[in-house]
Amino acid sequence: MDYNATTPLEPQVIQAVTEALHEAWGNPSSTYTPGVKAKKIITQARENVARMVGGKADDIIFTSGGTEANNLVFHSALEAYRESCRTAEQRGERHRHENSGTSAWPLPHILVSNVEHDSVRLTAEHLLKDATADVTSVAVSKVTGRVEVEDVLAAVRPATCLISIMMANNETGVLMPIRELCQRVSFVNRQRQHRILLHTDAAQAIGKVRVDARDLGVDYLTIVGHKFYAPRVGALYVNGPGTTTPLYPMLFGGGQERNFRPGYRSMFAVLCVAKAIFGRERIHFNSHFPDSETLPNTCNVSILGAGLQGRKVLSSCRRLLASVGAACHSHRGDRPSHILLSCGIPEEVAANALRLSVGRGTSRAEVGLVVEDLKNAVERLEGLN
Ligand SMILES: O=C(O)CC[SeH]
Repeated sequence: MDYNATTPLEPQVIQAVTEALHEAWGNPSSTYTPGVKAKKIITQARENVARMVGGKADDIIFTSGGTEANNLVFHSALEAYRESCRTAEQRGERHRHENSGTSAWPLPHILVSNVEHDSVRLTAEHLLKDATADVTSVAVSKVTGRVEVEDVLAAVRPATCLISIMMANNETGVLMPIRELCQRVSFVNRQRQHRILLHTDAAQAIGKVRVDARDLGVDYLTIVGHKFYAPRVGALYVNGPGTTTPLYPMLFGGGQERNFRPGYRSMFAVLCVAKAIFGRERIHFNSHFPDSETLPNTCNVSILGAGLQGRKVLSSCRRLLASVGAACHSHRGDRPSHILLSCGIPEEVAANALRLSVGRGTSRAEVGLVVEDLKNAVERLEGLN
């Protein structure tokens, strides 16, 4: 029950990949049969992904994964800012400082939230440390667990070139107000010299809620296959790559993926049963924020009590395989998730957090088994059996 970390490959996906390895091993650029078959498969996959996110096939760039897609966005936004400065200087709008030769332009500025995936957070931190860009990390509201549009807009500067906010958080499942943000920034862009590019990492949202890049109004949208039963490949939706939206290549990769739409509304219903089993005062739902929407498959919950740290409870379970938070933070030991702390969850509650994320095949009976497993694990840890 850790589908936000990764998902098993759908049998049809394994079959499609196996057939391609047997029949379409050629280089897609080759004109003989295996190459032609390979090119046909990649073309179909690109059309499927485009349909999945409401774009056109030409808008889809395959990458090695979400991390490469996110880095490609940051690289392209910085290159676009520099190009914008060069163009302005050529038009005589601004001049380099004669004596120092440095550009008269400020460093490019990037806005992210303080709960982003590490491939966004650490990329931004590197650019800041490397003095390549200025970065503002906008804190999510401790009331909603969501980054608020007004807070993002308040942080915009003349040199802001990119706003990158994830569509849904991988630990809390909280959905961010991407569509409203894009609408507001589109008005801001009308009065600006440097266009603010808009990116959302939709890795956790695809396959769980509707994702329509054009309806959202983003310039870039990150897609990660292994979150919806596909292999570990990624893709980047770019609204008109190289024409409407800047895209400056770093590296290119290709892959295959399928569209799945899990959805398991009754996760909360069954865990409310858990609340009854444990007693209402023993369970804290860390993803329950008033007025915020969350992914339908994700539940971040803490079983309150001393000695019930998330890892300890999971290791005491006999069936449940889950996580206490993002897989890429598993090295953090028992330190509470910075994502939950950023959302205002008290430290002693965050320390006991369990992240449960169901998949399209998870049954109600399995969720019931998990509840029983958790109950028995807690009783063992409390010396009750
Ligand atoms: O949230 C997860 O576990 C996957 C991203 Se590290």
